[in-house]
Formats: sequence, C-alpha cells, structure tokens
Amino acid sequence: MAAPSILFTRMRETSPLVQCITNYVAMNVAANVLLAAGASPAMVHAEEEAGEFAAIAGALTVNIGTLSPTWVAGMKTAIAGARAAGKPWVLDPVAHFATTFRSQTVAALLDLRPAIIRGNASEIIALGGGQSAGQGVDSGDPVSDAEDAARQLAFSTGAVVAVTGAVDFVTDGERSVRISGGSSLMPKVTALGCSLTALVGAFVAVAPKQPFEATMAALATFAAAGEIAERGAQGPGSFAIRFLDSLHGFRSESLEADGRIVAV
Ligand SMILES: Nc1ncnc2c1ncn2[C@@H]1O[C@H](COP(=O)(O)OP(=O)(O)OP(=O)(O)O)[C@@H](O)[C@H]1O
Ligand SMILES: Cc1ncsc1CCO
Ligand SMILES: [Mg+2]
Repeated sequence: MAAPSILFTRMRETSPLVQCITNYVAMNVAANVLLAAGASPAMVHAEEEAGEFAAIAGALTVNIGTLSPTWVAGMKTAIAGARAAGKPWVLDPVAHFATTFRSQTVAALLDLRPAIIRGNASEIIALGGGQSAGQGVDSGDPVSDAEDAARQLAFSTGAVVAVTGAVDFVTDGERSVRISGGSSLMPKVTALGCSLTALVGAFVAVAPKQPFEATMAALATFAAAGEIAERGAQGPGSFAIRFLDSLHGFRSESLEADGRIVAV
C-alpha cells in the first residue's frame, strides 16, 4: 500500500494535469488549491472539447454544483473520453437530493462508473437512499451517520467512497479508514469540499490503480494543511489565505502524524 507521503511527493514532482468540471463558485478556488498543492488544473467543460481533453488529462473530476443541461452534456462527453482513454474520474454529487434534475443527473453519472465518489455526509446518506438532514450544499449530518451508506455505496458502485466532515471516512467496501484533522473553519469557506474533490483527482492521476490510497492521501493532505492554516487564522477570510499558503509550503512528512489515519 503506497503511503500518503509517497503519493504526495509523486503528485508534486509530476504535477498531473487534472480536468475539473466544477461549479462557478468553485472554479477559481479549486484551481488555486491544485496549483498550491503542486498539480496542474484545467477547467474544461464544453461538450465540443471535454472528451478530447479528458484523453490528455491524468484524471477527470465532475462536480454538479451549478448544473445546467449544457454542462451535463459536457460531463457525459468528458467521462466518455476519460473512460475510452483509461483515465479515472471522480464524482462530487453536490446537493443531489435537492431537486429532480440533480438526482436524475447523478443517477445517470453513477451508471458511468466513477472510480471515486466524494461528498459530505448528507450527500452520501442520500445516495444510499437514506433520509439526510442536508438542505442544500452544506451538510446537516455527522460523518458517522454516513459510514454504513458509504460502505453500501462502495459495494453497489465499485467506487471508493469518501465522506468528509469533522472526521473523514473513506471506504472501498472492504477496507475503511477515518482521517482526523482539518479545522472547523473549513466548512465556513465555500468550495473547499469541491476543491478537495479536484485534489483527489490529482492524487488518483498519479496512482490510477490505487483509488483508495489516492483518496486517503488527498484527504490527509487537506486535514494536515487545515490544521496548520488554523494557527493564527482570525476567521474564514484569513483561514482561506493561510490554507493556500499551507498547501504550498506543505511537507509530506506531516501526513504520517500519529493517529491521523486510523483503519476501522
Ligand atoms: N468541522 C470540521 N472540522 C475539521 N475539518 C472539517 C470540518 N468540516 C469539514 N472539514 C473539512 O473540510 C473539507 C471539506 O469538506 P466538507 O465536508 O465541508 O465538504 P462540502 O460540504 O462538500 O464542501 P463544499 O460543498 O462547500 O465544497 C474536508 O477536508 C473536511 O475534512
Ligand atoms: C455555494 C454553492 N452553490 C452551488 S455549488 C456551491 C459551492 C459549494 O458546494
Ligand atoms: Mg460539496
């Protein structure tokens, strides 16, 4: 099993090209997060080019945050391109339970076999058919309530499933870990979850046969960088700036802090 620090170093040294189809809120945030971490983001979503681009990118990430029919067409074309080229793709089902358009879109995207699904607890509970307390893009549920749904979703889809929150949970249906760290200021900064999904893409681009390890490494990177950023932050604004700086100056050794990743 590749250690998170080894994957981080590989990601930074190779600077993988990651195609991110993400929402209008997250596009700038996620691109800056990937650059600070050492990856190379490209926000490419038009149907006319998304499939062609997916073949040259190391991985594709698809986030439904600000959905429209033309974006759905671009997503499907990009996924087809990624699959044809043997590249992994990551799904972020933002608030998929909120409207019929979103839930139908996510059902169609799930049929296209994402390698990894990353969502907050409310999103993962609802994907498993459960009743979540989420209202919109923010979670209303603790991660612990989503762990069974995550395992079932991993079984039924074959994807690695990541649930994020105060303590993150990652499962491939058989192996599961909890990852602790981060900051309570993280959910007060918009699009950090969307940006994490993009970073998962960067890690799986350098470890396409190890989606479980790649997901763990990306989440552990956010957990460690979030802790560093919180020191001295006065609120969400200064935290957001410190978080980018802390990703930029990040040293992979801090990923192996005692107790950060615990198998369950
Ligand atoms: N209370 C918390 N304490 C520590 N870290 C947290 C907390 N809540 C969220 N995080 C971290 O914030 C990051 C984003 O996760 P979150 O679950 O907030 O995503 P999200 O709801 O999809 O976000 P968004 O939709 O705004 O992009 C993850 O790294 C997660 O571990
Ligand atoms: C606020 C918001 N609205 C749609 S997507 C998004 C970014 C966080 O998911
Ligand atoms: Mg989200």
